[in-house]
Amino acid sequence: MSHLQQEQLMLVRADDAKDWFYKGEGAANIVLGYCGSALFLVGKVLRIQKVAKGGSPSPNGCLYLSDHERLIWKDIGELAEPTSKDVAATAFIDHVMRNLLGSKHIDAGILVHVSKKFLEAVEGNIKSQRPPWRVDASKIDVLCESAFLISDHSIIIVLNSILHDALSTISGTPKHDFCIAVEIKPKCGFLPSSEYIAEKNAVKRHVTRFKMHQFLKFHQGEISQISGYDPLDLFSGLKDRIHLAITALFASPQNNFRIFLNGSLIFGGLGGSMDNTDVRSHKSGEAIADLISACGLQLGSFLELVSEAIFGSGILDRLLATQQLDVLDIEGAIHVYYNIISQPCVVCKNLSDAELLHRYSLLHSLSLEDSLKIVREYLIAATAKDCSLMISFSRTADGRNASDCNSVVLKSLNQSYNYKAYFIDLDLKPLEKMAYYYKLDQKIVNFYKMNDKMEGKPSISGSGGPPGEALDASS
Ligand SMILES: O=P(O)(O)O[C@@H]1[C@@H](OP(=O)(O)O)[C@H](OP(=O)(O)O)[C@H](O)[C@H](OP(=O)(O)O)[C@H]1OP(=O)(O)O
Ligand SMILES: Nc1ncnc2c1ncn2[C@@H]1O[C@H](COP(=O)(O)OP(=O)(O)OP(=O)(O)O)[C@@H](O)[C@H]1O
Ligand SMILES: [Zn+2]
Repeated sequence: MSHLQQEQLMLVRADDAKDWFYKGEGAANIVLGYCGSALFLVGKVLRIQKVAKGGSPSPNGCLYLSDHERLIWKDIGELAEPTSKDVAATAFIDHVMRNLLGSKHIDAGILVHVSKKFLEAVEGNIKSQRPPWRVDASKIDVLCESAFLISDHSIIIVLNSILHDALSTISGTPKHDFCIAVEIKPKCGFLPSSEYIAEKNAVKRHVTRFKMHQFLKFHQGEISQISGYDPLDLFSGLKDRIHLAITALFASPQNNFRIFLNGSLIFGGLGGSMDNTDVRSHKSGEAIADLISACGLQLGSFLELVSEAIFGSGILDRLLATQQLDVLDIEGAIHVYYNIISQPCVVCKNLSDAELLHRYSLLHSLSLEDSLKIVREYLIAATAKDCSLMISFSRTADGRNASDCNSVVLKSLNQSYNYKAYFIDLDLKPLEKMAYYYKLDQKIVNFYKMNDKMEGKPSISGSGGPPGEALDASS
């Protein structure tokens, strides 16, 4: 039996760590791919929680939901129970996000037990591959006793890959000659229209949060250029605009776009938005085109294929509807949050505008049930605004479709491809983040307004020029 025992789903020995390689990370988790020989782990990734450096690791596994959070999620089975955050995370995906986004595109994974020894060995093995700024900020939470085992959505496995070759000769199982996948973090795909947005922030009704945030990120040195990607294009439901969005994402991938070839990252940054720190994001367009053409696809055709799959699947329609559960915008939801935590509203406390105060007083007079519903839906929408979509494509060698895949035809080549689409990173957002959301929102909009007045805007990616001076950190 392997060092990981299937019946107990435990990764305990330090020696088990060598079978796992660094695949990527976000702000909260590190994801490892499997390169060992246990059949039931082939094609899986392990998603391990991180802890901020200097922050206290979680004693005895992951923490519990707060009392207020349990109140918010009281109707959702295990979410209301005083179980660990891991159990809550699975319940949130299974009972909330699955219904909203569709079972076919959701994979909550399973919880496996991981030992401190195993996690410490992993930490040592992967350190040199992590982006340095992520290493400075966070490390694996070695006291967290569980991790998620999830299918690797950057590959398509028809059958267990080890059995696959053997079986395909015997039974004619479709065999894939390559697998190419994209990961897209679409961010918020609509413009808010809430009556609770203050008049001074009216710009939020016609400029996307993504675009405004780009200006702040650029100013803070988090990105090296302003992206030309417009989430409204991606979510438009129109083929040409979707294609425009995919092209813009390719031109400026940041943490919004990645390409994997047979499970390996070939384009886009590892580990997040600091796009200027990772050599992979600087691989030339030509090198990527060469890698992709080894699969018989020109780069342009590949981007067309991705657009076609997004358009044909309609998968973003459900994501958009889920994001739109944020009806009041944070400028409305923040007041309701203070109703729930039964504390004086910090926003109203600092307001002198009588008309606005009156408007917000209506929110403060809502019942607890109504307040809970509003904040619950705000948090669900926050997850939908931050998740990513992975779409993996393959062409079967004998031209047949794998039964569990959808198919898309690339008209320009008259070629059909199998694809699977999955949402990843459907984490439940902590309630205590509401105050931070409000602050960040105001920071983003204030910064954008300030620079709008100064007229000189940084250049958009692909327009050729260097970043503009108006947003230089010293300005
Ligand atoms: O607030 P945003 O829009 O900047 O989103 C955060 C993301 O930043 P982004 O702008 O996508 O680069 C941020 O991504 P990066 O760390 O920048 O890759 C996280 O996804 C963060 O979520 P969490 O703290 O891990 O739960 C995200 O926080 P949430 O707002 O989704 O809670
Ligand atoms: N099921 C999966 N299959 C393949 N790759 C995955 C999978 N889950 C995550 N990854 C890779 O690992 C990276 C980090 O994972 P994830 O987005 O879940 O981390 P996170 O810390 O929760 O992110 P965020 O910063 O958005 O909170 C992803 O960007 C993706 O490249
Ligand atoms: Zn208030």
